[in-house]
Amino acid sequence: MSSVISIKNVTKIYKLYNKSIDRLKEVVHPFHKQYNEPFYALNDISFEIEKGETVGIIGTNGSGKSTILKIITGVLQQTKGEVSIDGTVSALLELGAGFDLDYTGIENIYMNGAILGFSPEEMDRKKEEILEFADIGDFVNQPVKTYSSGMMVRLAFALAINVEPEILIIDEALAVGDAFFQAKCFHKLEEIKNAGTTILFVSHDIVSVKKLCKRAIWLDRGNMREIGEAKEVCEKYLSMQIEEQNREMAKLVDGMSLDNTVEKIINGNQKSFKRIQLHQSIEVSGTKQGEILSFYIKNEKGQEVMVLPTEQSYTFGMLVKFNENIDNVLFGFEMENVRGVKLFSVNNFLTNEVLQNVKVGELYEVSFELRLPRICTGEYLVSPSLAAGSQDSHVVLERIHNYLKITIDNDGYNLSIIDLDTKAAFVKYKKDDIVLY
Ligand SMILES: Nc1ncnc2c1ncn2[C@@H]1O[C@H](COP(=O)(O)OP(=O)(O)OP(=O)(O)O)[C@@H](O)[C@H]1O
Repeated sequence: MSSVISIKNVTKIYKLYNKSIDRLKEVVHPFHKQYNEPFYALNDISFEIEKGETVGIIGTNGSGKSTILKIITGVLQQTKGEVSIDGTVSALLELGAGFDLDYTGIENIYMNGAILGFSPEEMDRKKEEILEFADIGDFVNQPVKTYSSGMMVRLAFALAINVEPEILIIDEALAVGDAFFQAKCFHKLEEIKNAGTTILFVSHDIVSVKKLCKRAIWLDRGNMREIGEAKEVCEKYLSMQIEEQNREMAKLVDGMSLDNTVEKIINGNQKSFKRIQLHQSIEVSGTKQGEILSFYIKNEKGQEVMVLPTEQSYTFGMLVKFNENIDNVLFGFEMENVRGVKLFSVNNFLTNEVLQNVKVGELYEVSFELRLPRICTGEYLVSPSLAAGSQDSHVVLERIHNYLKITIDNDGYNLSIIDLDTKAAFVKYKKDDIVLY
């Protein structure tokens, strides 16, 4: 296989100045004294991409993803290192990049075509497909500066994919479009990929990277942290994010005074629980006649987890304290995705396990065992709650909305919310064997 993108020891250094006058001082200094702090946006990056490969670039904000794409497309010049590209490149970089905002959509289509070496006649033929894919109606005759960001990304994507590039480079652009357009783009990207186009794809959406890409590159503060099979690299990246989240959590717990810990409240009992950690963006509601002191998710080995592979068993548990006598207690939690779509809710009424007549000051741990179905990989939010009454009529004692952000890890490649276990059956008929009514 031949490599179509070759990056060798590429470094990009930005000079940062504390004061703007320092820039001038540096230019006029007789002995070239340096007044800047060098900032490594990329540090000695090397990789090769072969023809027909689809490669994802992942990393946290500011890790250098856009910088490497800009260097590959020639928008930026590297400070050191070599870049070689073999093939025609079509790129979707920042929103509006590549468009002249004063020209209409149609004029921009022809201008971009000319830059890529297409004659006006060739663009006449491509125009229809571009317009059909972009689907922005009469706006194509308006200056691009009047477009919404969604329209701009529609036109940019339609243009980028319809000029038959050998290498297609996409920087996070799809995040802007609406869900239907995103789905249409992913479908098209699969088609382009299967047709043998090399694709380089930057995204914060690990699900898409896992689904679309064969390999992935993880950039971390300008350094190459991992390169390899997309699934493996994405999993390592997710684990790192969870570890960091846990470390932040641990710092908070260390900083708490002992008087506040649950261990002191349960006085003498040997079992310890991690106290609920609230911050400003978590919304707590309820009468406070009962309180959730701790909430956890454990895997089959009893380890607390925040990355949950599907089709495994988990224990979702909580420790609660009652500030009043309560007759019928409802413990539960619900899980929703980041768009607020509720996936499921669980409580002890649904499972017919009622807890009656609890007394003020009593502490209970309640746990629910469940096997996680094959839901789509991604981030989900879990809200524990405590109520009194019945399933139909109850008073919320405490509900901690979107308390825990967890990551579901599904090995499958389905992007729908739930993967079903289905079986297909095929029956072949001759024309005369059937009647259509
Ligand atoms: N012109 C510039 N001058 C100084 N620093 C810059 C400049 N452009 C980018 N940087 C810095 O370079 C680093 C890498 O930026 P880059 O845009 O490549 O990150 P990214 O991984 O694409 O981030 P995001 O996910 O937020 O888009 C960042 O710390 C950014 O602040």
